[in-house]
Amino acid sequence: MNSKVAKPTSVLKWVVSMLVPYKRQVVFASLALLVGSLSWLAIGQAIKALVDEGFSTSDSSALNQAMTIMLSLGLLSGVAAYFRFYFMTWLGERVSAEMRRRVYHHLLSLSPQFYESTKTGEVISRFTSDTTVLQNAIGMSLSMALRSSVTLVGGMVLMLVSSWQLTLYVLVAVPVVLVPIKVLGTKVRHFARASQDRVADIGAYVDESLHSIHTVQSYAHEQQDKHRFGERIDEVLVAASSRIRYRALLIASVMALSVCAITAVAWMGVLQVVEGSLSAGELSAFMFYAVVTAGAVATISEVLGEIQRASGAGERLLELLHVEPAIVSPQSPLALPTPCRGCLSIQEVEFAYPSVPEQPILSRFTLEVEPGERVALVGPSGAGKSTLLQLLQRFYEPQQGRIALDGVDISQLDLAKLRCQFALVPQEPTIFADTVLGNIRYGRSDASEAQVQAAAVAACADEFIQGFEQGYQTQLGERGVRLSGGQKQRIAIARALLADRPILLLDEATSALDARSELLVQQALERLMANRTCLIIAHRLATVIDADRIVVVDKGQIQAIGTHHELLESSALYRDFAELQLVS
Ligand SMILES: Nc1ncnc2c1ncn2[C@@H]1O[C@H](COP(=O)(O)OP(=O)(O)OP(=O)(O)O)[C@@H](O)[C@H]1O
Repeated sequence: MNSKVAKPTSVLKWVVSMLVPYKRQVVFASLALLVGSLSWLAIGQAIKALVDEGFSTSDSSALNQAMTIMLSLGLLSGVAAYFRFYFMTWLGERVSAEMRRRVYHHLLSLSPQFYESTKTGEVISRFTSDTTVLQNAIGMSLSMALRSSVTLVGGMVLMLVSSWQLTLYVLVAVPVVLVPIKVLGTKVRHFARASQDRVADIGAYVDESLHSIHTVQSYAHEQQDKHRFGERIDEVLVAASSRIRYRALLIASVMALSVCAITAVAWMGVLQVVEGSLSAGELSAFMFYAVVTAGAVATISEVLGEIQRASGAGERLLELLHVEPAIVSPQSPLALPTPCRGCLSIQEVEFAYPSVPEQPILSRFTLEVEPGERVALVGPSGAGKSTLLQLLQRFYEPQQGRIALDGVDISQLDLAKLRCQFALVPQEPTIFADTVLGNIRYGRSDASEAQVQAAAVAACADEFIQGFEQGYQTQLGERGVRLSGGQKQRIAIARALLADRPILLLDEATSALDARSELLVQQALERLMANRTCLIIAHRLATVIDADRIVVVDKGQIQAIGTHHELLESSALYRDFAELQLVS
């Protein structure tokens, strides 16, 4: 989602905004709701006729007529209930689908900074459980609450028509019932939110341990995980039990108070019938309405808890939607010269990660990279090499200095356009749970199968792919569990080759491959690096020797720049690096 779109401030507004495209269905649902409730209420009038005319006059035709009307009304309210249920559930599904879509779009726009401080498992839980809670609330609880509200209002009016005096007594009883709804309802909502939070913690924990299952099992950490997970489950139960307690109290008190009120009113009604100021039919109709109205109040109080729980879930989703992406495209982005030449200019960059602002990672970093140049970055671990690659793609913003691509400040470029100029081959290649074809096509979805295969051939990957039973259609499994390290790297190289971006950002893998794999990866990389600007975090001596320039980085600063031979002379740090490489 674009950060410029105004975001709703309340859950209700948000839900309404999502219902707008489905006006027709909302009208159908409302009609069904109205017809259902009104026909149900009309049964009261039939009861009145039945008692006053059918019983007292012993007129069988009046009795039959009243019974037929009652049956027809019952049938009509049944049919209406079908349509109400159908449309409301349908709307619930649509709204939750739209909600998931909006939140997912927004999550994709958030910068890495957000994911540094948020557990992905927790976000996933918000997605699944909170949207499901809202879906049920809209599809079921809201439908019941609306029907009951219509019944409540209609019932009250008809009670008034039947006997205003008895209605007055009922009205006195109403606040007595409403007080617990108000007081306990707030409590229910509070605890509902707390229990959803705890459920999200569980999601985060499961996500982390299942994604690290190899580490969990190889350290025999299962017992500790079971124990910690058990603690989190207990926290969910504690939070849920408070919610359940208040909700049970809410339902029980409303029901008990309603029954007491009805009994008291019935008692007074019977006295009036005895006095002759009210007919038996009128009292029957009144009591019918009183019961129906009390039932409506009870239903409302019951589903109000659900609605409040949903409102808590909605708030959490809205919170997520309100997180502003730390990095956004400028309002009026500048255009890049076409074709992009791949000239990078990094001037006096100062940078510290926003989470640790007091620790400078890059300082006074200045580097010009010519189009087509191959620049190797070497330096100790933690020197800031990966950080530099992140800054180039504008995942973070330097606090000072300027980074330009083909002479245009990257902060003035559209984010997607900027990032489209880079092909990234990370140390740990990302493999998606998709086919080989889908994985290679990742950076260029319109590539033909022949183009994919050509990229795979150039990346020395075609041979092993052809060895799979289903070739390019083979599913690679989540995170590429079915591939060896070298194979993953070659798939990532094929992906970058196919994407064919002007600048290559390569973080060489440190893990050693066997000699044949190493050779294949090296050949693949040579093809990938040809004819484009390359910035390589180099761990191999071969790469640095072949580079046009080598930049030695230490503690966020450039220590030396030169060719392999120049640096062997001038930089002690580089000599250490080179010796280490030779030894290994
Ligand atoms: N997201 C982050 N938040 C805070 N600090 C970070 C973050 N990422 C990296 N750092 C810190 O920034 C420093 C530079 O990290 P960086 O990954 O750029 O180093 P590097 O030179 O690429 O190291 P390596 O060769 O080990 O990958 C390190 O001290 C690291 O702890």
